[in-house]
Amino acid sequence: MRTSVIGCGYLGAVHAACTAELGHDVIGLDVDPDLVDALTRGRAPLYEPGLDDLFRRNLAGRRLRFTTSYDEVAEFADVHFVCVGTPQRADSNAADLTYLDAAIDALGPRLTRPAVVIGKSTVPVGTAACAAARLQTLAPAGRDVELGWSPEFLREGFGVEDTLRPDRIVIGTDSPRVEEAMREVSAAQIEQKIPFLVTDLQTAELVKVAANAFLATKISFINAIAGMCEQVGANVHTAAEALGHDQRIGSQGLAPGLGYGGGCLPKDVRALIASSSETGAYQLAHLLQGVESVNEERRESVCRAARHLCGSVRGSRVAVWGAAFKAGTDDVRDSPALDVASRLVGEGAEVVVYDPQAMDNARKAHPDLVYAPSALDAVVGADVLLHLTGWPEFTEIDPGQLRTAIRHARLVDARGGLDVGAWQASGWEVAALGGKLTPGGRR
Ligand SMILES: NC(=O)C1=CN([C@@H]2O[C@H](COP(=O)(O)OP(=O)(O)OC[C@H]3O[C@@H](n4cnc5c(N)ncnc54)[C@H](O)[C@@H]3O)[C@@H](O)[C@H]2O)C=CC1
Ligand SMILES: O=C(O)[C@H]1O[C@H](OP(=O)(O)OP(=O)(O)OC[C@H]2O[C@@H](n3ccc(=O)[nH]c3=O)[C@H](O)[C@@H]2O)[C@H](O)[C@@H](O)[C@@H]1O
Repeated sequence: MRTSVIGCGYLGAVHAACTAELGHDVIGLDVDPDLVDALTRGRAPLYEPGLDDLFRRNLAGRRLRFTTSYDEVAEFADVHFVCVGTPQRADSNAADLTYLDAAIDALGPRLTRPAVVIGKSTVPVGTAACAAARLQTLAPAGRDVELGWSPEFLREGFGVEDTLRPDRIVIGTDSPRVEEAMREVSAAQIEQKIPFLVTDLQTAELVKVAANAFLATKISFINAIAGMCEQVGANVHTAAEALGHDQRIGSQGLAPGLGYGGGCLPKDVRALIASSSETGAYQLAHLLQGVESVNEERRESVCRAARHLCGSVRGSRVAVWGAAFKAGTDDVRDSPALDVASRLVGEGAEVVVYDPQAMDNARKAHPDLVYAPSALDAVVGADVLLHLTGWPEFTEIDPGQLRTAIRHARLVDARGGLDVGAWQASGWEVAALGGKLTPGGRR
């Protein structure tokens, strides 16, 4: 099939490469010429395991190319996937739909022949119906241009795997033509018996925001339990493991610590709070306000732990391990690690950050922080070390060797991946979020 992908950021770049890998002809479009240039040269400007290989293969096989021209895209493709950003608005918690509106306004007037447009961006319920009406008004082909919505559920760091083998595919449409086009694009996945659900537009939009809200709720739930563990001397890691064995609960999304960040969960929870309040679904808004407030409290509790260990952080040197919003990505959007780092700078600390993949993005987003070239360099002369993103390389570092570099051997483990018993045995004073350390140091 001849498809286009409009908006080639974290979602669109992966979607374009994977759609080509599935055997379709793909043209990716972005308004950012530098991005298009990099993509054309096969350089995905994001860290996503497996993506470079897909780019190399499909660019060379000529199934994949990139452009900034809407004319080219409209002429080439029969199915257009819209993957532009829907960030939080600057003036409220609601989703900013200006990029989506701009994409529809640019594509619509160029659709002179029948086409299917499928939205993939995450949007508030009701957005797709408005976009469909607008598209038909703008398009010279009129009612021969139809729009459906197929929300995306991929996780950064697992983008390729999640796109090629998703847990499910959802398409919101009441048009047999849109459903057929989606079935054709997804033929390889349907053959693998991946569930393919057809629903109306509103339900498709809602499934996506509900999924992200549920994931956020699960994380805040275990973090609220962590807060309880801290009060009563219980151990949240053992509690989470025991809870996770219950198949109705499941072990994923129960890692306690610093809470959720990233380009999606935080803004999608806030947007759902805004739209549920607006539509009168007050119980949902109330529930999610609790989820958000627990998440916010986790960031503050890391700052409190640092203050507690140092007396005060003013004038202290703080080493931060991690800048990405989670391990496995270079994405620093709404990164809990950088948020904590900034809060401590605001309190008068000098903060030195190291991350294995996200240094360039972190420097751009937070030029106020100091950056070190390695995990070891970050701790030299520091008064406390904060472990804020759970990269595997941090678990492999010998705490005994680090002790000789740091000024005061103090650790806040906010991600729970370190063997804090070994750190204590090496003479470190440790504050671990979410419960007591047993005398042997085992959590
Ligand atoms: N990042 C992720 O893992 C996932 C993201 N999503 C959703 O996908 C959407 C996109 O998210 P990301 O890729 O993370 O955002 P992003 O910010 O990385 O990428 C958006 C891209 O759209 C481009 N763009 C903006 N206006 C445009 C226009 N008028 N025409 C063409 N291109 C335009 C931008 O230049 C940018 O490259 C959001 O709604 C997000 O919630 C959904 C699932 C996963
Ligand atoms: O809409 C989106 O963009 C995507 O948002 C999330 O994916 P992602 O943001 O890549 O990351 P997650 O792996 O869900 O992690 C989100 C945040 O929660 C934190 N987290 C995750 C799991 C956990 O157990 N504990 C925890 O604190 C992570 O460190 C991270 O900061 C969803 O998992 C995807 O299904 C969805 O498509």
